[in-house]
Amino acid sequence: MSAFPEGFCWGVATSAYQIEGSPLADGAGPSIWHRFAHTPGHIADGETGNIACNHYQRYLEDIGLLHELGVNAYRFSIAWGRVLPEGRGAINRKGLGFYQRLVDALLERGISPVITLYHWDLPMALQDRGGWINPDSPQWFADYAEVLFRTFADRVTSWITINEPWVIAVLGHLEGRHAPGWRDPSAAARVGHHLLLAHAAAVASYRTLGHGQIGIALNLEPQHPAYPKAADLLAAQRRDAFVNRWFLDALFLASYPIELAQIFGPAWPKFGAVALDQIHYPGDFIGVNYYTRARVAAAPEAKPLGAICLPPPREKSTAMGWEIYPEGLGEVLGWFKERYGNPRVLITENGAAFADPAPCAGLVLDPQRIVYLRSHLRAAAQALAAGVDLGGYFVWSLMDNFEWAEGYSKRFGLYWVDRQTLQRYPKSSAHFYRSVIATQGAVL
Ligand SMILES: OC[C@@H]1[C@@H](O)[C@H](O)[C@@H](O)c2[nH]c(CCc3ccccc3)c[n+]21
Repeated sequence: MSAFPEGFCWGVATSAYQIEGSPLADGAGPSIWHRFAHTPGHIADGETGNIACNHYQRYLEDIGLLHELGVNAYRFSIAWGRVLPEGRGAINRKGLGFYQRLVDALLERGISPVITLYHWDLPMALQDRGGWINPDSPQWFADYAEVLFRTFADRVTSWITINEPWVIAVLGHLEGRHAPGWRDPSAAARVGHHLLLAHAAAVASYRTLGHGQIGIALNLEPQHPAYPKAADLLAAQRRDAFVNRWFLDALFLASYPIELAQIFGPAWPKFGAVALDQIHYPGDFIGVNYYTRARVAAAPEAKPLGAICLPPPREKSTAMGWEIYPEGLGEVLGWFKERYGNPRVLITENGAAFADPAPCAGLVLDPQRIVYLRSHLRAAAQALAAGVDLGGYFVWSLMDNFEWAEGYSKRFGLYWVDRQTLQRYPKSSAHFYRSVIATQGAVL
């Protein structure tokens, strides 16, 4: 019996800076990740996205891999700086042309493009104007989005405005582990708000220019008390507000969790009713990027949350040190049915990095990834059967790529990429996923 309905959206996901390479080709303007990666000390092994998977040149071959998998959708992001080298103003027709060729080639293969407008690679020219802390940033984003809505209005009907505003605000502006590498709580709080305003402005623009579906993609992670202690439960609840409800409550309830003012202290702006009403904009669907859960222990000295996350046992961990916890996907999906009015949800990222072996006779054996994907797909099927309005599932990722601060050392792909030759090799998980799609999940 098929676990998923006919018409279920089966895809894989990538992002521009992680796979394209050629960051400055054909008039493209550099992004903040180009600058961040070229600044020594930020990326493992001193790697950059200069080459990545050279998808900019090899995109037709990669569409062949999508066809081989049998996906009916492909989630990818557009590099803002290719289209608008200065972030605003003049359009770079060569840059836009790459994405027009990519979209047309996908459509020819019967693969629906799902375009992420922003997957972290802000044009440096805009960062030089303050980036996302600039109150003009929502308008910059809406103007950029409008260029793409007008270009693709007739061909693309699925859009994701922003990938993971929490990671942009926290890893990019509070912890400094991601571009632009800031460590400023007040900036992080304002960036989070401006990203929500930017999302709302793009959704409003799409309502006049497009006739498809538009949403935002959030990284969501259940926060469980490490031990059955009141202090750990309170720490987990605080971290749940910080990681999950910051953006979920803003989008669906037009309110920020009260814990955020306690966590950020005086750095948390005094948002008024108007500001909160402006971010009340869930869009047509919510993208869920699910990987793992956190086991949270109280740690009063660990400011500002007073919490730490305990590492999972090695035998239950991926190469990223994240716990393999498929039950957490069902938990997260259940939030939408229980708390937020059961909106349409897409699993826009789910996957894992493992220490994959090199290819043997053209195939990479990755049994651990098959176990990971099967267990999470089963959890998705159970959520669907329980009434969650789940419309699709995207594996992160099509192929091994630039894993941000980890460089190329962490491999998430269904296809293994030889870092010397850039040759793509299928992993056994690619064949597994192909069989899942072909049987609508009956093989699970
Ligand atoms: O880390 C795997 C993927 C990234 O390659 C994607 O670009 C990004 O959308 C994405 N988000 C998450 C979960 C949140 C997270 C992001 C970065 C680092 C650690 C956790 C995992 N991933």
